[in-house]
Amino acid sequence: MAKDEDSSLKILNEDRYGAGCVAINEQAVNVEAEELNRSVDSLTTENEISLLLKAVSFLDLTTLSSDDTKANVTQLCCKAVAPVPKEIVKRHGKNDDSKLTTASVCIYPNRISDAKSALAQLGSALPVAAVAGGFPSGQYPLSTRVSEVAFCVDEGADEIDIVIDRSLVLNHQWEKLYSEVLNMNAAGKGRKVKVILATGECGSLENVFKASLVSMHAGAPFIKTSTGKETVNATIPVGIVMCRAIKLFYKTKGIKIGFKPAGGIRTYKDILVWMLLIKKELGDSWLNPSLFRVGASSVLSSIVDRLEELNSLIKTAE
Ligand SMILES: O=C[C@H](O)COP(=O)(O)O
Repeated sequence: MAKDEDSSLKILNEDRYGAGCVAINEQAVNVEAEELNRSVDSLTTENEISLLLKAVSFLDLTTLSSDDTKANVTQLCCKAVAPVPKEIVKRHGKNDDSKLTTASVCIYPNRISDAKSALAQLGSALPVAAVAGGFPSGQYPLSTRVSEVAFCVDEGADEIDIVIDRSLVLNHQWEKLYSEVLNMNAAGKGRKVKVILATGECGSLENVFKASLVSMHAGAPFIKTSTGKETVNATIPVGIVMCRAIKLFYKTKGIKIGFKPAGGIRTYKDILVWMLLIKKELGDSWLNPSLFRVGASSVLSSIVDRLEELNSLIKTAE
């Protein structure tokens, strides 16, 4: 988004990261969020089924509980490789849906080897994503956060979701944030690093916009809303603002950065709204697991229940 292009978000005075002073019209952002919420209700049954099957392929199926064990991580992996009943995929899926899986499994660093061995036993090459960088608070020395990222690489993680230190955002220490993200990203040695802003703790939409830009300039290939542990997690207004930052970065740098809303996404409707938001703000090319993920621990059952409901509606009508 360029200067003055959009009334909901204006870059007033660009600096090194393109966001020296940002004004966000919160009311306009909230109106857009409400419109997106409403637009889900006008989907046709066929459209909804096709979007829900696609939604599954965007999921970073997550367990991040302090009592996680090999057993429940193995269960998670089994769900991730066969997330939707075969009958539904066969009936409504496209050819490329025949091997429908989630995008990844997302777990704590100590569970990486459990996930890798469960997936190997299932004959699946599904990526394993681990959280790191002092997840969820980021309140640890940079050296320990960086070595946590390195540990995930050594354990074989394919993707690493790192948190930022929110105090840097709240105190507007953008150079320090840039340098910390740069360091943690470098420790990821080319793995897909998703930078979690924990937007519910960033203080304002302006801060979210700036933290997004700083993270992208520091090399983050993906930015993510939340850990799932904040009081306020992924919200649509925050998603709009982060997508605007991604759009601006693409326009100025020509690089497509991925986006991952996560935390509190529980129902099939929630995920549909997120997909419509991506389509509207970033376009169809972003509706691809290489550029869009949804982090969720419990939305899959709601998606499957809804697919079953729509499937039986269609059967009854035939
Ligand atoms: O990164 C993923 C989140 O931790 C999942 O949050 P959730 O348990 O609210 O779905």
